[in-house]
Formats: sequence, structure tokens, C-alpha cells
Amino acid sequence: MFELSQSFYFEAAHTLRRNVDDATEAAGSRRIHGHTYQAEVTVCGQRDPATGMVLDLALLRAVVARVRTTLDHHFLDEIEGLGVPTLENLCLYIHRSLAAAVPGVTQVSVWRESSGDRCTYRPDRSSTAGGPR
Ligand SMILES: Nc1nc2c(c(=O)[nH]1)N=C([C@H](O)[C@H](O)COP(=O)(O)OP(=O)(O)OP(=O)(O)O)CN2
Ligand SMILES: [Zn+2]
Repeated sequence: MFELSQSFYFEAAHTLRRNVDDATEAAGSRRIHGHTYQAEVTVCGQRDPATGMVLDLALLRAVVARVRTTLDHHFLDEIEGLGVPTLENLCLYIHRSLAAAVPGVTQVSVWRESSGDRCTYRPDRSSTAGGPR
């Protein structure tokens, strides 16, 4: 098996309701604020001997660019289908947005370097079956 990955970043604003004891922190998250998010998507599959590739990285890059456009410089609270704008839901949203065009996406990670926070989503194996050979 091979793993191909593509990374990207986007800048976006959101609000978040949190159950934390620190009232200042909770209030800060409730206000509109922004983050620089990093993301990485991974496709797993076998190499096609004819092309020498699992998947042409240009295809993955193009699909990732389309998803990035829906997030970069957007207010995440307003993005349809995202739900509460957490790292977890961003992983799910990116995975869902990619899955139709790119089979075999086995992992999506979203993180913020500034805080060290990171979330990784690995879909059930059954939903990634039929990916690149
Ligand atoms: N399980 C999760 N917990 C939290 C998430 C999340 O997506 N999943 N997100 C947040 C917030 O986005 C919050 O705004 C982050 O706040 P905080 O940790 O206080 O960090 P900063 O505002 O300093 O963030 P920077 O990345 O440094 O800008 C909280 N919890
Ligand atoms: Zn935040």
C-alpha cells in the first residue's frame, strides 16, 4: 500500500460555545475570532503499474483546491453542512467534500500550529474501499 498526502492551509473566522470553567476563555471563543488552520488529506492505495501512480497528485491537488475555496476567508458558522465549527467537524466536512471525487481518502487532519491543537479523522474502512488500486 502507498499513502499520498496533500497539505493546505486556510484562514477562517468562527464562534464557538464551550463548556469551560474559564469565563474569559469561554467569552473569547463566543466572540467572532479567526484562526489559521492547517489541513492534510491522505489517500491510500496500490500503484497502477502502467502509470506508476496511486493517483495523479495533480488531481488530488485540484480537488483539494476546490474544498479550500469553500473554507478560506469564510465565516465557518455559515458554511452549509459543516455544523458546529470545530476541528472535528472540519475534518468531516473536508472528507465528505473530497470523497465523491477522490476515492480512498483514509485520513483527514486539521490543526492549528499556534495552539498545537490537532484532530485526525479516519473513516471506517468500508467507506474507503474501492479507492485507487
Ligand atoms: N475538541 C475541540 N476543542 C476545541 C476546539 C475544537 O475545534 N475541538 N476549538 C476550540 C476553539 O477554536 C478555540 O477558539 C481555541 O481556543 P484556545 O484553545 O483558547 O486557543 P486560541 O484562541 O489561543 O487559539 P489560537 O489557535 O492560538 O488562535 C477550543 N476547543
Ligand atoms: Zn476558535
